[in-house]
Parts: sequence; structure tokens; C-alpha cells
Amino acid sequence: MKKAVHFGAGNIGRGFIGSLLYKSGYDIYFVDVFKELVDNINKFKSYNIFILGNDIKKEVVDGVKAIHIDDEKNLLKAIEDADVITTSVGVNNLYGIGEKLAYYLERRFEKNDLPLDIMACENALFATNILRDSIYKNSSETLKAYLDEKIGFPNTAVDRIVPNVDIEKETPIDVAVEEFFEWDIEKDAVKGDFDIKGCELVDDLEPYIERKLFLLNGSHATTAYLGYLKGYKYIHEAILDETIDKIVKNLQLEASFGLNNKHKIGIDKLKEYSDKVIERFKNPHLKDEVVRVGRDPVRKLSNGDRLVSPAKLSFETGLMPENILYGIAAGFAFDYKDDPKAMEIQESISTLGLEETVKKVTGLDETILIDKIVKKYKELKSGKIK
Ligand SMILES: NC(=O)c1ccc[n+]([C@@H]2O[C@H](COP(=O)([O-])OP(=O)(O)OC[C@H]3O[C@@H](n4cnc5c(N)ncnc54)[C@H](O)[C@@H]3O)[C@@H](O)[C@H]2O)c1
Ligand SMILES: O=P(O)(O)OC[C@@H](O)[C@@H](O)[C@H](O)[C@H](O)CO
Repeated sequence: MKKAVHFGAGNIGRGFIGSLLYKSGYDIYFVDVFKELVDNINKFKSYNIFILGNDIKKEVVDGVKAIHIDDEKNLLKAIEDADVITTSVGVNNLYGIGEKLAYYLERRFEKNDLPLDIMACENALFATNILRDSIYKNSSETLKAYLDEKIGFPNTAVDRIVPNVDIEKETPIDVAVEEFFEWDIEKDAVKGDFDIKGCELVDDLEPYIERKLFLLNGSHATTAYLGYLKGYKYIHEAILDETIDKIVKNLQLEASFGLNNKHKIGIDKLKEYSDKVIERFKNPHLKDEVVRVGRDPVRKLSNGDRLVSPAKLSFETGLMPENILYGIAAGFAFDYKDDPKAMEIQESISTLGLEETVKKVTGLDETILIDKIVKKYKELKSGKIK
């Protein structure tokens, strides 16, 4: 039986990656920092995936095991034998995982010289490259030669909305998901012979990952930030608000111009994709909280992420991305107290001021865009947008 090691047994790890690996016949080892989660996976060994549509379907993922990140002995054994390694831990955690993987791969190399693919399944552009670079940075010259020859680092785009579960569970590790899923993988970077059913191997990942990050995650974040400001708890409520719906749809159009200019995907195709995304946001059964979708605005408002990146892309085509800038401005107004990264931005606004904070977080240097974000932030705060 082929073995898969997956770092991050959270929502997408269990609700999506775990599901496809299981259906493809892999023996799954989850690795996590959260001890209680690791213990529960080892206790129950099985979990349910509730697929939330107009009716609820249930799938079972069976025979799973978990390893705590500090359990060196078991982690070494799992990595030595792995046929595929995946992550869904949050892009900022990839640096630390890269360091650990370098250590374990050096040891695997002494025992197993079969090829292996390592894929980061995170919402970020080319996340596997970040993980790969971190592994290389921590590698000896001998290990680097082994990596060059035997280890594939395909980038991926993963898409399935997996909210924090809000239904009655049968085990504490059950998850709830939407029906839709898409997993695109860079074909030419694959070195092993993994066979994951349901994923798609693509020649050029960039159009896929940018389309997903800008049209889905950019509009998701904007729905969340505007929804939060207007007092909605859930995404499906926020997207039914006429003002939010209009801004989000126009944001998708602006991002589509940029995407089409770069990748020649076709405006009609991008519109079709965008419309499906909005329908997915409207799913009332997911009960996806705006504070989950808006989490970590420092990351979401950074230069290469879901809002600033498409804003720059569409600005470069000669268009003023007014609605994407609303999304960014709303992100700066996201003052959710339980989100440390939202609080970091709020503290920066109080000490450095808004304009300096916008420059620092977004990395933008186009004065016109910065001025517009500041203006829109003030409009949002003064309640001008109803
Ligand atoms: N939930 C979704 O709808 C969704 C969809 C697509 C992609 N993603 C992406 O997947 C990633 C995870 O998102 P999520 O929603 O599953 O979050 P989550 O918080 O539910 O899960 C993340 C898991 O990673 C674990 N973790 C953190 N640091 C770790 C480390 N160093 N080693 C091992 N485990 C570690 C956490 O304990 C947690 O269990 C993010 O990059 C996110 O953007 C999420
Ligand atoms: O996971 P994040 O924080 O990058 O983004 C929040 C949501 O937009 C995201 O989790 C989506 O639900 C997911 O990307 C859908 O595929």
C-alpha cells in the first residue's frame, strides 16, 4: 500500500487532501503540532466528511494515523517510507517544515532512493517553491544532489471550502465540506508515480493558481471584510447583501481583465468561473464564518496575495481597480479582537497611522493606489457605504 504523509490535519487536510488520498488507496499519516488532534486521530482512526448541500452526504475516511511533529522516531519512519508528502499548514509555517524535512530527507536518502513528490497545498502563489527553497536552504550539498535527482516539487492549486464545522459530529475529528473540489498539480515537476484520483495534472499552473487565488480567495476575503463591517456572521449572509454582492462581482471583473491580459483565458470563461464562485459562497449549509475567511489580514493584504496582486495586475492594464481597493480598505478595517494578525494591523494604524500601515502591509509604492485605499477606508469607517 502506498504511503502518504500529510502535514496539517486541519480543515483542508482532513476534509479534502485526506479524502482524495484515502479514495486513491493511500495509507495516510497526518502530522500536526496540535497534540489533542493527533491523539484524537489515533484514538478514532476514522472520521466522517459531511458534504453539505441541499442534502447532507457522508463519506468515511478510515484507517488514518497521526504523528506529533516532535515525535522524531515515528516521523522518521513515515518519511522514510513515504510515496508522497503534502502539507496544508498555512503558508507561513512552511519555512519551519522545510527545515524539518531537510533533516528527515537526509536520513531517508540513506535507506530509500525511490522518487518522492512533495506538494504544499496552501492558498498562496507557488507555495511548494517556498517549501522547496526552505528544504534546500537547510540541506548539505549531498542532500541537494539527491533532491535534484529524486524529489519532485510540484506546485498546486487546491480548492474546496472547508469551514469550521458547525454540525453535530460523530467523532471530534469529523469535518464538513462543500461538494465542489479542484486540485491542480504542475505536471512537469512530478518525479514519483503518485496516483491521486480527482486531481488534475496541468502543463502551466500559473493561470489556474492565479484564477483561484484572485477570483475565489480575493472575493472571499472581500465578502468577509465587508460582511464583518456590516455585522454579518456568515459568508452566505454577507454575499446576499446587495452592496457587497455588487462590489465583489465588480472586483471579479477587474481581476478578470488583469488575468485575461496576462493569460488570455477569455473574459467569458472567467465570468463563468466567477459566477460559480458566488453560487458556492451562497451555500447556507456551510455556515462559514466571516472571521475564518478574513483570518490573518497581514497575509491576505500582502503584496503577492489575493488582493494586492490582482489590483496591480489590473492597474497595469490601465484600469483603476476601484472594487479590489475596497476589498483591501475593508481588510484594514477588520478589527476582530480574537485575530492576532488583525490586531497587529490595528496597532500599527494607531502607532504609524493608516497611510504608513497600508504601505508597510501591502508593499505598494503606487501613490495613487495607496491614496485610494486610504480614502475608501475612511468612507467605510464613516459608514458611507451602506
Ligand atoms: N479551509 C479551506 O477552505 C481551505 C481551502 C483551500 C486551501 N486552504 C489552505 O490550507 C491551509 C490550511 O487551512 P485550514 O483551513 O485547513 O486551516 P486549519 O487551521 O484548519 O488547519 C491547519 C492545521 O495545520 C496545523 N499546523 C500548523 N503548523 C504546523 C506545523 N508546523 N506542522 C504541522 N502541522 C501544523 C494546525 O495545528 C492545524 O491543525 C491554509 O494554507 C489554507 O489557506 C484552506
Ligand atoms: O485559507 P485562507 O485563510 O487563505 O483563506 C480563507 C478562505 O478564502 C479559504 O480557506 C477558502 O475557503 C478556500 O481557499 C476555498 O478553496
